[in-house]
Amino acid sequence: LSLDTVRDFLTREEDAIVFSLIERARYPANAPAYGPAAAGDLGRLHGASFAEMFVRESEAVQAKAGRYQSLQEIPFFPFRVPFTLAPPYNFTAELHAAAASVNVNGAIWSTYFSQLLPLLAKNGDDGNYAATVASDLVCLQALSRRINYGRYVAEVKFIGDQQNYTTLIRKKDKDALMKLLTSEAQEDVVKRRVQKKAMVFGQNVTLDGPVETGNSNSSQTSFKVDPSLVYKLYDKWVIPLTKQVEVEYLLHRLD
Ligand SMILES: C=C(O[C@@H]1C=C(C(=O)O)C=C[C@H]1O)C(=O)O
Repeated sequence: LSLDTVRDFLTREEDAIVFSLIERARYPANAPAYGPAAAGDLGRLHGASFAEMFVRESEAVQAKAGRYQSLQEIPFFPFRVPFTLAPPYNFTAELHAAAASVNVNGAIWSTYFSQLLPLLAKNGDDGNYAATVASDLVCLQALSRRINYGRYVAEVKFIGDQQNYTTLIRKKDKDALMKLLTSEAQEDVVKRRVQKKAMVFGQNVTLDGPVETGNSNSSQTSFKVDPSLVYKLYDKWVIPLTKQVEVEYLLHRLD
C-alpha cells in the first residue's frame, strides 16, 4: 500500500462510477420503484421500497458468495449477511482493525436517492423497475467502494506522517486532520479527469467519421451523462465523503 497504488485504485474506480452512471441514465426516473406505496403494492415488502428490497436481497446473495469477505466491499444492509458459501480466502489485513469498519454507507444511500438520482434520471416512467434498480445497485456499490476506500488512503497517509497524525488524533482535532490529509491539487486533477471520462465514455461511437471529440462547432455532441454533473458529483459528494471516511478512520487509528 502506497499513496501511488491507492490513487491508482481510485482512478480505476472512476471508470466504474462513470459507466454505472451512464447505465442508470438510460432509464427514466421510474418513481414507483422508490416511493412509499405510490403505485399500489409495487414491491412493498416489510415497509421497504422496491429499490431497497432489491438491494437487500442482492446483497444477501453476494454475501453468501463471499463478496464482503474483502474489506474493500461494505454492504448497505450488514444485518442480512450472516454467513458465506464461498471458499475462504485470506485477504491481507491492510487496515487497522479498530478502524476497519468505519464507513459512510448511510450518507451514500441518502445522497444517492435524494440528490443524485433526481439530477441523473430524466422524468418519466417506463415500467422497467427491475432493470432500473439493478443499475442503481451497481452505482451504489461503485460509489461505496470508492468513498469507503478513504480508509486505505488514510492508512497510507498515517503511515507516511505518523508523528503529526498521532498528535492530532490524540487531540481529536478533526479540522486539523482534515487539513493535513487534504490535497487540493490532487482533488482538482480528480474532478477534471472524471469530467473528461464522462465525455470520452459517454459518446456515441459510429463507424462513419472520426471519433467525436465534443468540440466540433457544427454538431453539439450530446453525452450519455452530463460531464458537468459528474464533476459536481465528485466535487460536492464523492470527495467530501471520502475525506469524512479518512477523518473517521484516523480518529480510531490509535484505538
Ligand atoms: C484521496 C486522497 O485524499 C484526499 C481526497 C481526495 C479524493 O477523494 O479524491 C483527493 C485528495 C485529498 O484531498 C488523495 O490524497 O489521493
